[in-house]
Amino acid sequence: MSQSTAKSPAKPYHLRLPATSANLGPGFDALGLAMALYLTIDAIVADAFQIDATGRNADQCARLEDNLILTTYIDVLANAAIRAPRLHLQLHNEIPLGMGCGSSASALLAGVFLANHFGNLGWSGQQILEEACHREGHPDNVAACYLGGMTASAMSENSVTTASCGENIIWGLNLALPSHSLATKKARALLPATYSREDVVANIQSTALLVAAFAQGRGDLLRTAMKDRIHQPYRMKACPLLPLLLPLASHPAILGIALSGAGPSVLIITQEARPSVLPDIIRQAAGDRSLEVIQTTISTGALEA
Ligand SMILES: Nc1ncnc2c1ncn2[C@@H]1O[C@H](COP(=O)(O)OP(=O)(O)OP(=O)(O)O)[C@@H](O)[C@H]1O
Ligand SMILES: N[C@@H](CCO)C(=O)O
Repeated sequence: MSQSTAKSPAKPYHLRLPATSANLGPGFDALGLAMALYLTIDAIVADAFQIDATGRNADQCARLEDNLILTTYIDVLANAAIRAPRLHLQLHNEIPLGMGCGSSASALLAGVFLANHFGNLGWSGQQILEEACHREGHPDNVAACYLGGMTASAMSENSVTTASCGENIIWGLNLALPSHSLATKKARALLPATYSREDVVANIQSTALLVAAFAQGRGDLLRTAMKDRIHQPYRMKACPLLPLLLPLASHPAILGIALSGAGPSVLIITQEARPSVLPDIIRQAAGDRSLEVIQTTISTGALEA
């Protein structure tokens, strides 16, 4: 198929996409929470591809080879038989890469948004969302990144159905980040092919309570609602921080604890937005005085201008 060039030189484009914590314990591949840590991109058409990156993992974000944002951008346009205009991206990243904070979802969505804008595709928000979800293979991070708050999603071969709530809840999101990363692909390979009825029923019960907790702002439900039996137990060996921090679930300042996404980071939700005592409590439980703890809050979804 021969490629055409995009119809008109597009205007500069600004994009801000939040980090996301998927699963929240039991909601494997179904629930995600947007967090106020952002991938921000300002893009213009240029003579050659260039990325100037600042912030977290800036060197990796600035690499032009095998860059998930650029490969997605180019591939989406190639599928529409459009030669991708070369872009200069100014990028600021606050999302830890490969740590269970939805970096790949934000990069995939960024690539699809850029293709829609600079290729003049005229896609609806739903089409952008579905393209990114199918590229990721599961919808939980992408849907929360796009829509914000706590987003529930279901994906079939042809469509993605979503519902969001909890965007205005001011709970604290405390992320404990070990020093090593873990590729989602590896973390998924640790999971069994089948589960017992007891484990599945326990997760359905927790997930139902979890959705109610966010819909009604019921922090008191989280301790029970964030219990998981279908992915966390199998990921412990690759996420050694999790068994050290799970016992903190009974601490009075803490509402609930789960592996963040596929790990290895751990998400600890608190009633207070940024409890100053919590980083030390987490570091003590982890036995690591230099453990990084990021304190943030629930975010709105994708912004473009
Ligand atoms: N801003 C970015 N620029 C370029 N590549 C990125 C960017 N963000 C993520 N990636 C790519 O995605 C990979 C991380 O994806 P992976 O799915 O393994 O983890 P994650 O998305 O951070 O975690 P999780 O899916 O558990 O939330 C990085 O190693 C990198 O290849
Ligand atoms: N639901 C996904 C989230 C990480 O991308 C998983 O746990 O593998």
